[in-house]
Amino acid sequence: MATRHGSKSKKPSPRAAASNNSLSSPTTSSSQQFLEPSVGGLSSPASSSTKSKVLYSYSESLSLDSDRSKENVTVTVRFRPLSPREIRLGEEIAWYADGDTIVRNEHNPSIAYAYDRVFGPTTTTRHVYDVASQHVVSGAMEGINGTIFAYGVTSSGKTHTMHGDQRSPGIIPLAVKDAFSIIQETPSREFLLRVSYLEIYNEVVNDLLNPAGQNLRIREDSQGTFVEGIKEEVVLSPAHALSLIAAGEEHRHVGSTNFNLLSSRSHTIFTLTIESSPYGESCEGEAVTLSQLNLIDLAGSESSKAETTGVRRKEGSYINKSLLTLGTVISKLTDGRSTHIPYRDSKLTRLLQSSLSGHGRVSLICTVTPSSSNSEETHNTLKFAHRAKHIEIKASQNKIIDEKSLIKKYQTEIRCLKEELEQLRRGIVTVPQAKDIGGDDILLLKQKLEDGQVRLQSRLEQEEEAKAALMGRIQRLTKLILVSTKASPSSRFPHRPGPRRRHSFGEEELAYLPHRRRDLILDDENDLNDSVDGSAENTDDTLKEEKRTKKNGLLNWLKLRKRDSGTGTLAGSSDKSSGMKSTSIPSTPQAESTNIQMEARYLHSLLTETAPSAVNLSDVRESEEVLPDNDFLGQETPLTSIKTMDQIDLLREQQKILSGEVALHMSALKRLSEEAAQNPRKEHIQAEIRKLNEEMWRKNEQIASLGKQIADCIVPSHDKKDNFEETQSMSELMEQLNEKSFELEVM
Ligand SMILES: Nc1ncnc2c1ncn2[C@@H]1O[C@H](COP(=O)(O)OP(=O)(O)OP(=O)(O)O)[C@@H](O)[C@H]1O
Repeated sequence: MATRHGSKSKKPSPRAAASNNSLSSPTTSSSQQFLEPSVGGLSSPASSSTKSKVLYSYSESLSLDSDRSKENVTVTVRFRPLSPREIRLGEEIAWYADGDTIVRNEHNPSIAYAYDRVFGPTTTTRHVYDVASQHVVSGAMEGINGTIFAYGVTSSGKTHTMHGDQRSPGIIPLAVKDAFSIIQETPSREFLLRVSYLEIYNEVVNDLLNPAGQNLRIREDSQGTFVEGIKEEVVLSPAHALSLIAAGEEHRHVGSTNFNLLSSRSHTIFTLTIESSPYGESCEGEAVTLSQLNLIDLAGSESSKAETTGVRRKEGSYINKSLLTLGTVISKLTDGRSTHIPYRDSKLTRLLQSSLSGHGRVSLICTVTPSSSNSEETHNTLKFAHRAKHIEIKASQNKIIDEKSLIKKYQTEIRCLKEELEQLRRGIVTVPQAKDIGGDDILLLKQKLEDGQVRLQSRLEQEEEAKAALMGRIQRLTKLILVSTKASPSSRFPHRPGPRRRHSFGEEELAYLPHRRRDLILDDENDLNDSVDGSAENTDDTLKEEKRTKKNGLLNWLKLRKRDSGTGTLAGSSDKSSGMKSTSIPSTPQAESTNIQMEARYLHSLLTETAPSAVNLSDVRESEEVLPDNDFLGQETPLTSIKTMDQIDLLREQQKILSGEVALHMSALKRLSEEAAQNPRKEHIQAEIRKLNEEMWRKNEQIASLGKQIADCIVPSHDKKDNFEETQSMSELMEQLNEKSFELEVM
């Protein structure tokens, strides 16, 4: 099955060109141009949202005239805060959000750009979603294609914005959740949702839901571009959809760069295909709407400052080239002069062709860092965003003919099966009429009757079986079609939007995300690395990796594993979870719904079995008593309690400090003993020796007690054994030390 990426391109409109010409964009940092904050003709996200609320009811959206459906791409800019690393390096603010719509240069206040909305570093992703994405998602649920993508240089916050973490879920989980909420709030329609997830890595399209789907071809037909052979899964719940993303993320290419330990090395496109039709018996034969919502996490462009080599450099050049093509396409779309738009120059622009050429709503979220070290890159992003603002789109609802619609196919199949079932029922109760039987020979008749009874019995049994099979299939197909629990077949009232939906996520839904912001995790990482630099030989790599794993959450755990196993080619991933997952995903829509539900649960359990959700971790963290047992630690090293590990580190540190002090005392004692030997009558030397000895005894006691605490912290395991041995040798050392001190004192 193929995910279709919309219909064919149209030429840039003169209006877009005019609007662009009236606002020539600043080209270099030396340009002293100020762009008016309230640029005429630009539709703000607020207005888009209002429009989308009006559009919310189907009857109203259908009455839209063609002019009203014209919109511009919604362009927003999101600042991330300075990262702990940037703060540590003393970097300054180079760009900032001046109010809600303007980005200004700190050093040259006359350089400023206006956008639909500018989000400061403290804005939550949920707010970004409400302003910049919700109207695209609700539009897609109404049959209007939608594309949301995050664009920015590496480490500017694209993945944070699109995926987020468990504390602050990103646009993708929020959109998925919203889509299901909209279904629940739209009792007058029934829906069928399916997802696909692909990545473009080094200009190769890979199916993230199907490890066998490598190097897929992009094809084109009268309807637009599509990826040939990509796997699509019918989804039944937000948790189900998110578990598929989790499975897909495992195959995504990530790697460590100078700027981001977990840098996305590929562009990903998560596509939600939405079909809907009016719900109810009387609505049969009505048109089906089909739309696609593309949620895109682009790889970040890399500056020439990035000191990359080998694989990273190759990846970086592919990333930069495709983003450059994206920039060129957008420039040409908006300059009003170009007759040829080079969509074909990159896989990314080919797949985005339909969205960029104006078929459907588009929201571009440009992520930037305020930091001075990235000032030039930020400026380039701002110029790109400014150009993109002038792309004009025409958001119209897609109606499709029956045979293209999966929901229609299912509906028709359900209807046919029901008819068949009815016939079967009627067939079973049909009794042969007496007049049909010839009445010559009574014996023959009797024989016939007996034969007939046997045949009837066996037919009855067969038909019962067929009936059960039909019922099962009807049920399974019906389950794939999502209907609001508020729906009743007679409900034909147009839906009125209720108050704003606020989504809360269940634990399993976000299990695939890191439990907290990556920069905080990575800052710890840096601290870890800093200490590694100082004492490389003493570092326990396993412990470090374990700590990192626990802090990064599942998604990053998977990414780190991938990074560590090279570039993460699929063939190379032979681990238990990926292997099982990849083979077990049913290729829906034909798959049975029960399988899908089980699959979702299975995937989730696999995910939570192989690596902890943050909740598991924090549970362990909260309770000192909850220590992992032998097997737990032995098999699942990453699951060890963070607190325990931190505590052990702390205790070891204290031990080291005390041992250092004891060593100092020892050398002082040696010096004093020599002095005492030369001046046996000097009382104060003796007093000092006594004092030092007491001090050493006290410290030794403390060291021994710390050793005991370390041993207590660790359950019986190889770790415990190590620590126990360590403590034992420490105690032995202390004993020897004491003996030596005593000998010295005697001397
Ligand atoms: N708005 C934000 N608030 C707080 N932290 C953020 C924000 N945006 C990004 N970060 C943090 O900044 C770091 C880099 O973000 P992220 O990984 O999302 O960048 P990226 O643009 O996706 O990078 P790449 O292109 O290399 O994949 C992460 O540690 C993330 O947690």
